[in-house]
Amino acid sequence: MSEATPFLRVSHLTGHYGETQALHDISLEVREGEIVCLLGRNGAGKTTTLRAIMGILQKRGGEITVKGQSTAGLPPEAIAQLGLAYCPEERGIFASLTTEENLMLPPVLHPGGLSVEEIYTLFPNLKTRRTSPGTKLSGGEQQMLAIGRILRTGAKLLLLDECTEGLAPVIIEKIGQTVSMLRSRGFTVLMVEQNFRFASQLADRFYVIEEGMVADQFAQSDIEPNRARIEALLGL
Ligand SMILES: Nc1ncnc2c1ncn2[C@@H]1O[C@H](COP(=O)(O)OP(=O)(O)OP(=O)(O)O)[C@@H](O)[C@H]1O
Repeated sequence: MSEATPFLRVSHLTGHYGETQALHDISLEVREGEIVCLLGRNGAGKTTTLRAIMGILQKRGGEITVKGQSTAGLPPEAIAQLGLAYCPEERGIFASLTTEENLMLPPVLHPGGLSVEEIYTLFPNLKTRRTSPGTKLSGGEQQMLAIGRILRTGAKLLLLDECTEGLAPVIIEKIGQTVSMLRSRGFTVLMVEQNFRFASQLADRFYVIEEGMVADQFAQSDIEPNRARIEALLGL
């Protein structure tokens, strides 16, 4: 991958649920080592964009490349093989499995993922709860498990969907520290966030999605001089 080739490039992405078009024209880039955030109101198309990148959205058009390689026609497993992992908004914790069984569920696809012990060091609560069934975990513990689980796989580009939703401020802070640590360990992150306060301190660059299109983009350094305009755009 040359310096100029981004880890992920999305060009004129379109996406449908049946006959309904949810994505009209999404173009964005994520460079290696960046934290990039998708912002926008409910229903704007942020989750659908992540689903399209991961190959879960059946009907998609435009072009998506990972390290220069097109993902057209690839199933989600093949896209995961390119080094991507997706942490969905609903977290996907299996109630009937223990914490540790949930953690071990996704296959390790690449070297360089975190070991179970490293994940437990990062999230000591998960170690304490290693034999508890998924149902017994708090919302914060479930979110940590959902993030920890994808760190094992060796994926280097993490797609995080609303990982702070419904969580207490102290847990949100912990997740922020985790995302910063991931950057320092060489991970790349594309996240969807409704919590602009949280995201504005963390991400390098932002795309605002509106009605399935990119309505605006800005860097972290652009926020202060343009705060009023950005907050109006996000309906804050
Ligand atoms: N499974 C589905 N079937 C049909 N339409 C859907 C489905 N999922 C989402 N949509 C529609 O697609 C559009 C984009 O939804 P999406 O979930 O991507 O928005 P979002 O920006 O992530 O919002 P939110 O913050 O509410 O998750 C919305 O109009 C939504 O109603």
